[in-house]
Amino acid sequence: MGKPTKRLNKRTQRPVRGEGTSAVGGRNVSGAGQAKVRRSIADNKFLRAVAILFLPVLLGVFGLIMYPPSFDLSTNNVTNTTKINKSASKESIIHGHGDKRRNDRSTKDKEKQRPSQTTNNKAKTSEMEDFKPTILDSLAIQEIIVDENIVSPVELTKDHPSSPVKIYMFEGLLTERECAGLRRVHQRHLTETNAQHPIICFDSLSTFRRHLRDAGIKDVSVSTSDFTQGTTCINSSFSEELGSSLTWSHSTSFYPAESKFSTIFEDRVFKATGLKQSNGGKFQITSYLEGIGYKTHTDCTLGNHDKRDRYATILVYLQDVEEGGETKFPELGISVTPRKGRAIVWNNMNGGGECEPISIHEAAQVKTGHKFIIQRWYYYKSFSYLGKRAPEPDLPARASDQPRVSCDEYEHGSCRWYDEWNNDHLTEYRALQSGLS
Ligand SMILES: O=C(O)CCC(=O)C(=O)O
Ligand SMILES: [Fe+2]
Repeated sequence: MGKPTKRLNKRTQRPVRGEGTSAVGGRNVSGAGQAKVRRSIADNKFLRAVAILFLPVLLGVFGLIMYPPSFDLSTNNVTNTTKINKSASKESIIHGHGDKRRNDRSTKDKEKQRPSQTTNNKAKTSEMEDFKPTILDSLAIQEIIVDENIVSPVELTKDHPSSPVKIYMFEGLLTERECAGLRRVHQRHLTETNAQHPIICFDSLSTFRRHLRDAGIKDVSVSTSDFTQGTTCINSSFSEELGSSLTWSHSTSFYPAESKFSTIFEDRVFKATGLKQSNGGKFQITSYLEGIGYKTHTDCTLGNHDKRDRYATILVYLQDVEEGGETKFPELGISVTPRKGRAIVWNNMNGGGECEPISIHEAAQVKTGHKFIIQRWYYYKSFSYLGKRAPEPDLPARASDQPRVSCDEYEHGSCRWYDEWNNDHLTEYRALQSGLS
């Protein structure tokens, strides 16, 4: 499986950090003329300044500078969503990086954007002040009708009456047509975004090293200086080299109100489970090719005191899988086989808002076939920017629409490709999250 080490050894001849492994991505740095290097250092300073300006964002006010999305609500099912997606201008694309302003990294254009951001900030400040968070502390599971069919819940945790985590299954929560539409939207978006290699991020140096070792890359020593400054990501050229040695699942996202299907889906989920629409985040479609699974994990953060965490998860399989790909809850001895339209819903947190370790689960490796799921997470306590597309961090510097791969929690390790960027890879953000600063 090993990547030819020769190419990677070549990588170690890059200029040292501060000269070559800058936040500018490394693509043109080594071998480029001095002017280019000077420009990259200047860009580096500029990006650091931008990162400092973004600190308030990391302090939890990124809802304040949200761009108002220009949504098209003229669709009423997934098939139509697909149509809209095709005809949408790049500025109002449903699925993915809808707002191209975020991807424009020209300083001149950034200057131009400032006045409108200020206006937005004011509007968002009043939104924050008026905001009334809602609490979700239980599931209210019910039979519903979908496309004239009765869809009845089955409790999978019946043998665990004292379990604080309950898992329910619904056969046919999404119709065949809806599943096909979602698969199509995901595939097309993937094809578009996958045209560029992703930038790879690891949650720590040890995760990075262990992934290299697992990929059969033994004679390359890496250190924190291999991360683009201020981030846990390696630069674009190193990512490209490493990309062929790693494997991952693929996730694309869309946000509430970005298509009429999101309203149909969240209303249906509300009727079936009692999970309030306003407590839901983005909708995430994930696909797994053969040999790919996903680490054991909890959807909420264990030991977290912030109640703005994922109270419950709904997961719907969009296609049958020939073999493998089950969702497994090892603590409860439950394994669910992917079946088109089948949904499972469970609470990750208890009624008091604590993350329950018994909710740990994993996606077993797909042995034969191709697995597709859609998931939505519902939060214990809602917050004003929940379910809204956040502005993307400017670090690491990257091409417009360049995807990312996150490899984290090595102990249960697996990597996942994303079509959008959040702040998880920023070192300041991580420090704040873990209370280190
Ligand atoms: O694919 C699955 O079965 C589970 C995925 C999952 O748990 C997740 O993405 O959080
Ligand atoms: Fe999960």
